[in-house]
Formats: sequence, C-alpha cells, structure tokens
Amino acid sequence: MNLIDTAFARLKSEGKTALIPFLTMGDPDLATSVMIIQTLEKSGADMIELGVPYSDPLADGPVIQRASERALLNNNISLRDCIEIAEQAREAGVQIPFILFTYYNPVFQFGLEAFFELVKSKGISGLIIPDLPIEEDEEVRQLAEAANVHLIPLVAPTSKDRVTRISRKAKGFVYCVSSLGVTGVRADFHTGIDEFLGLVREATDLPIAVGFGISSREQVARFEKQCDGVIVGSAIVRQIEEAIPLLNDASRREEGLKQIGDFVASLKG
Ligand SMILES: O=P(O)(O)OC[C@@H](O)[C@@H](O)c1c[nH]c2ccccc12
Repeated sequence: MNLIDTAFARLKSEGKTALIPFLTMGDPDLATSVMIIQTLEKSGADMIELGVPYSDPLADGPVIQRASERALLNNNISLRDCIEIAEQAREAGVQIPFILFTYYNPVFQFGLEAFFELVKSKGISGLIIPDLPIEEDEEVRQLAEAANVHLIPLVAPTSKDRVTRISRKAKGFVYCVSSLGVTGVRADFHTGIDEFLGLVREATDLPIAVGFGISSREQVARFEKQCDGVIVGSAIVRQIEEAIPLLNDASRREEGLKQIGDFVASLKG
C-alpha cells in the first residue's frame, strides 16, 4: 500500500476532498522549507507537492518561476537536497504523503536508477513529471512501480482523446489541469472544465484532483463536488514570497509561518 492510496481512502470514508498544496523547495532556503511543510500539514494539507526548482520551468507562471530562481540563486539546491528535505520533514514528524514534483531533465541528469533508489528510501509516495509524455514514460513508469512510487499523470482539457490512455496507466490519482496555459492564479477556468472532469471521472477508478489557478475557498469548494483532491500552488507560493522578510528574521519567523498557515487553513474551510 502507498500513503497516497491510504490518504484518499480515509478522505473518501470521511466524505472529504484532499487539499494538496505545492511549494518550491529551497525557497527561501532548505531549513525554512521543512518548517513550511510542517506548517502546511498543521493547517490542513492532506498531501504536499514538493517542487524541485528548475532553471527552465516552461509550464510555470511568474510566481513559481520567481520561487525557482530564488531557490536556485540563493541556495543552488540540487535534486538530492530536495529529496533530503522530504526526509527531514518526515524526521520532524510530518505524516502526510509527499509527491515529488520535478521536470524531467533533473531526473535524467541524476540517472533514473539512482533517482528511484534515492526516492524509494526517503519516503516519497508520488512523482509528477509534467514534461514526460506517456509515449516516453515506459522506463520511468516501471522504475516507479518497482519503488512503490506512484507516477501521477496530468490530463488537460485539450487532451480529451488521450484521457483514457493516460488514465489506464495512471497510479495514485489523475491530475486534471483546470485551464490552458501556465500555472498561476485565475479568476475563472476553462469553459468546458465541468464536462472535462466528468470525462476523467468516467475514464478511471482512481481519485481525480484538479489544479491550476485555484486560490480561494470559493474556488476550492467549487471543485470539491467533482474531485477527490484540489491542488493549490501559485497562491501559496505567493504567500511564501510575501512572508520571506519575516521568515528570514528569526525573531519574526513564527509570524511568517502563521501568515502562510492561516492562508492554507482558509482554503480548507
Ligand atoms: O500554481 P497553480 O495555478 O495553483 O497550479 C498548481 C501548480 O502550481 C502545481 O501543481 C505545479 C507547479 N508547477 C507545475 C507545472 C506543470 C503542472 C503543474 C504544476
């Protein structure tokens, strides 16, 4: 059994929807990332997407691009550092599942076998690689399966014809992208989003989660009816960005963490 499966099974029995925050690791620094992860769990996160900063985040909007730049410029953190953060958070008592979020290049550079050896031993339960299409993911999928790490696919409203093929191979949950374009807070979503979510629901027995552009309790509530999980990235990364002056001042760090935690708790309702 994988922590993601047990989390969704518990939430389903409670009639609840998972709140899944995303954060960029190493922003503003490694030690603070562990504290933010603890804060996210305390504030109601049911699992967390741990984002590996990357120099060319092609699918990311400005907020996450800036977070990646800060993490890479300030700390030049590596993929290994990011995975170590997951282990430190576990050692600090965080129980919720971790989903490592990385573009393919850092994994390829690291070496597939070595990557899954490391991931397996550090308590990572899921993996999202947004630029790895199913046509090229056979080797990664087999290694992930052997490491009991769920390779979670993305489906977009433009890929209706691929939903069935992608869902058939999916593990953990299916990530439904709510809108076209890059990540970032939005006022509204793709016009056909409701029937798209219905299409994905029909195509898989796995939980489905929706992400892109979600930043308020109202928007989370809107998707809770149709989805088993709601992913919030940029809105939370923006809160982290705004809190950096507090987080960097030891005497005001708790105040900064509370600011982030209160925002996440407000999404949970
Ligand atoms: O930031 P948003 O609009 O809340 O969307 C979630 C997103 O941040 C996270 O899942 C993510 C971060 N980078 C990505 C790149 C592609 C797909 C998804 C992502």
